Amino acid sequence: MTDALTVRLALPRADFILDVDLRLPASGITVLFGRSGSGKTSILRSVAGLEKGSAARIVVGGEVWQDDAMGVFLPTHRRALGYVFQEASLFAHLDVQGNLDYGRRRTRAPGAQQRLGEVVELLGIGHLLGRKAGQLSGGERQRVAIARALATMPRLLLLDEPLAALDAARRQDILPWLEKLHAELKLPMLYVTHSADELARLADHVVVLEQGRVKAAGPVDAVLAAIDAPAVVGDEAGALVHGVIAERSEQWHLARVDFDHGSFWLRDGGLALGTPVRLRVLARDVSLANREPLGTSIQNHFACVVESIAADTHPSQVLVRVSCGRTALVGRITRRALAELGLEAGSPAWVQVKSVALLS
Ligand SMILES: Nc1ncnc2c1ncn2[C@@H]1O[C@H](COP(=O)(O)OP(=O)(O)OP(=O)(O)O)[C@@H](O)[C@H]1O
Repeated sequence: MTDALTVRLALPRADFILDVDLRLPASGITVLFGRSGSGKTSILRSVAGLEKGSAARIVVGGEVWQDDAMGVFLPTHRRALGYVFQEASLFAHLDVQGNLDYGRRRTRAPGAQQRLGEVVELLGIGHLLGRKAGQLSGGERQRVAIARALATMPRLLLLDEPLAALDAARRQDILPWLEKLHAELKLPMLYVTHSADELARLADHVVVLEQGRVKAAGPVDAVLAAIDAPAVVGDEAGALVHGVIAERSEQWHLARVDFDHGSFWLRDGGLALGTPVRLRVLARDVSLANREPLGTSIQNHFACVVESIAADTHPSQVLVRVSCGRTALVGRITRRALAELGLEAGSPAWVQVKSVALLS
């Protein structure tokens, strides 16, 4: 991975010292994930130059924004960043075009006008340009806020829980726009959330924070399939599978998604053949068998190998990580089932997947 971003920080907080040393990818979305109060927003604010008193080194695309040891500190307005907050702070007296122009005027970079046109298109807000900011829905406001941030031609986009102020339905409306942004922009983004759903849908890379420390970091699939120090616990624990739509059955209204070790059949959502997709396979929907399951209604099953076993949140249960080719899946089963099946690290196992969510 080409590092685009170095974020090294030691920042005293009320109850701990936020102490991180991150090297993050040059493109895609890095999700900062963790409980409330773990230090996520403080990291974004530090990257933006809004926190005093840190011992920090912040480097973006080879440009040193801050190096306290060397006495370097670029003020916020000289850092080429876009910042999107939970609540879009648009100017109520201006229409959408006026708000976007305000963002564009913040930069002297050539091509800003053209970029503005592109982001209006990308975020689907062309029909809103004449509308006053006060007449937008919550989801529309956030799309405008993101477009305004992008209009400044940033080298880095910071998003602090951009969906948290929206209700569940609006969140589902705006997620596809974020996915589109993700697919079409090379720009690195730091995205703060504590939603496992947003993490699974949007992240390429994840940093899990706990009490100001990095608990885990790495590519999203690896972090979600790590069972020793799981980033997501309980009902939302599970792995991600990357695949491609390979067949659609009109007769059964099902689509086949091929991944490196086989295929899943799932509800056909209308995606075209060849579309790359992410599947979220929750641990509670994965069961294990020591021989090929036959005569079952669960049609998605694969021959895999047990990689590791770890304690789950309740003593009656364990999480089992299996490798199916290069893809890792995680299943939750009882300790009793584990003993009766005689499964241990290295055992062959049949994995049955009861339900899969198609994320994009
Ligand atoms: N200016 C400050 N000085 C000292 N401590 C602070 C300051 N601002 C925040 N804190 C504390 O630092 C900790 C981390 O806060 P931060 O807002 O970074 O966490 P977070 O993970 O973003 O939380 P949330 O998800 O609730 O937004 C919290 O305990 C918070 O109370």
